[in-house]
Amino acid sequence: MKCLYIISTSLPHQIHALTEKLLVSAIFSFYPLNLPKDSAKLIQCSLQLHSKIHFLLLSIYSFTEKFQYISPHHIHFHTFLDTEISIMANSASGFTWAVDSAIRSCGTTPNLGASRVHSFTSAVENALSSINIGGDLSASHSFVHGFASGVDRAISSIVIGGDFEATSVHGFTWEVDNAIRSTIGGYLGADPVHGFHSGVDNAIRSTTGGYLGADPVHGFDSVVDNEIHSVIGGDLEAPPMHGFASGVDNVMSDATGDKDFQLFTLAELVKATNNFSFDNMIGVGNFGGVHRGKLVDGREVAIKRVETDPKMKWLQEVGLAYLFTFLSGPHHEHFVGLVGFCKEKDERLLVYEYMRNGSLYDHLHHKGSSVLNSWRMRIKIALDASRGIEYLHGYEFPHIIHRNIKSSNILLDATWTARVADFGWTFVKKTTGTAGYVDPEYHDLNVLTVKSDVYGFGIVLLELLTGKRPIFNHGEDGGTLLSVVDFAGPDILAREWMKILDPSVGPPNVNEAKAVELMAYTAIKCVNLKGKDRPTMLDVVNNLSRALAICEKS
Ligand SMILES: Nc1ncnc2c1ncn2[C@@H]1O[C@H](COP(=O)(O)OP(=O)(O)OP(=O)(O)O)[C@@H](O)[C@H]1O
Repeated sequence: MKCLYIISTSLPHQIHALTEKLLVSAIFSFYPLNLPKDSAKLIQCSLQLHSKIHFLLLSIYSFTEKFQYISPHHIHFHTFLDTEISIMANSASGFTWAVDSAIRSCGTTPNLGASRVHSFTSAVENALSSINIGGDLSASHSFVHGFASGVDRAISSIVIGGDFEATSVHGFTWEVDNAIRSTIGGYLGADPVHGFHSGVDNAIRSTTGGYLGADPVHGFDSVVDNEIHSVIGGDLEAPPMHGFASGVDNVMSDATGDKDFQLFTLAELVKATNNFSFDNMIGVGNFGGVHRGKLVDGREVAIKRVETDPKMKWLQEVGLAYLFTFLSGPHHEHFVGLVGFCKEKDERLLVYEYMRNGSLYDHLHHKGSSVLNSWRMRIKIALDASRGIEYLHGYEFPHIIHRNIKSSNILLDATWTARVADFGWTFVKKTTGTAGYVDPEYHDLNVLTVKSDVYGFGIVLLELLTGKRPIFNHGEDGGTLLSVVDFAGPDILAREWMKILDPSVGPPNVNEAKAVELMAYTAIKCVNLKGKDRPTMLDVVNNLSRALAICEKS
């Protein structure tokens, strides 16, 4: 069975053995294939000559039917001959490829720009030439980065000695690693370039969630580039990285051209909020204050001021760009829309549609609003909000994870329609979520999925049902802290859910009771400890729309 090709040529017959060993080793370190332990025996390399191509054509064949790639991603590499070659890619090579594709799609040359990596490659090339492998290693080829890493490992693993001057690439990696660590912390696994790539990939994923695709990677490279610039100086010759910055600018100027989306000056927003006066303050979140403002055209807006943190600056910029790209996209009726943005000096302000009726949290736990004293209204609010979250999850691949679903991020507009707010803020400042809403699986394993949002939403449903905060003081002396899951879960599971209902709404009538029961079961499924046992957001939307329909029969 044909498995993997790499391209090679003109290899002197007498060094086939060494070359084979070197390349197979390189391939294995470059593509950790999850092969069975003894599979190395099953693989043979056959070198194929090609007069025009100088680099690596190696066909690897497996002579067993058992040998299958376990391939999360298939990537098509186009060689110089436009031969399409399918190669299994792990996250590291996927990352490289994503960067490469992103760069190429910008219409630049296939030069990835990191001069030190290139110089490392040339060092390897020289070294290989000096041991008579000869040939041109085609350092400009698209997967040279990955190859450099693979060769580096292969060389170390077969201890052929010699100094391949890998320090430049390692040094480069370390610089990046240190720069990132000083900003977001954590160990990025800098040693091999390979590890670094997945380290970076994981770091970004833990911040943005989901599969990265090329754009955020691209953006990330840009900030890494800037960071390195500021740390080690010099020009890293990474044109696409700079290109990203203009990409952000383009998004912003495109948005400016759209009358629904504006770039504001600071002076305009100062005026709109009466100089950000205390009287105009409508809330304070973890990331800064929110002010109500009135624009010159009379529109009411909510203005969020990002507290800039020099250490987080680059992460914030990427986060804002990401948030911006999404929010300047199609508007959704269950999302709080972005009206505009202000970027002046160190000031970053986001201008949102004003949600006249404030947050669900305030109504449930502070104001005791009479509007919410109806089961139909509570189910309707839950349904609206679930539709907003479902829209995010189903948006496109990669799915977008909100990461901070909670009742204070569900806002109510003038018609009491619920809208999800605050998407994207977790990109702007790294947060571990809000106590009481954090998915236990994410907390324990640091694995974030769309099901983490489902968990957070389950807590919101329990708040709607019980009127209790996610964590509250319980007991006669009021001294014991209890989670709403522990409070409501046992009774819901014992079909005694009537016991836990918020008394301020009043007992449900027959149809309302059926609807509330469906909502209670949905809630308890959402807060299952394991993400795989939780429903999808689409299931939740379906259940809640059935519940509302049942309720409306009343
Ligand atoms: N667009 C808006 N319209 C009206 N009020 C808003 C708007 N955005 C935010 N608020 C009010 O400001 C409060 C604080 O919002 P913010 O999003 O900063 O913090 P949070 O949701 O409480 O916490 P976090 O910072 O973790 O998201 C909200 O609870 C809400 O009352």
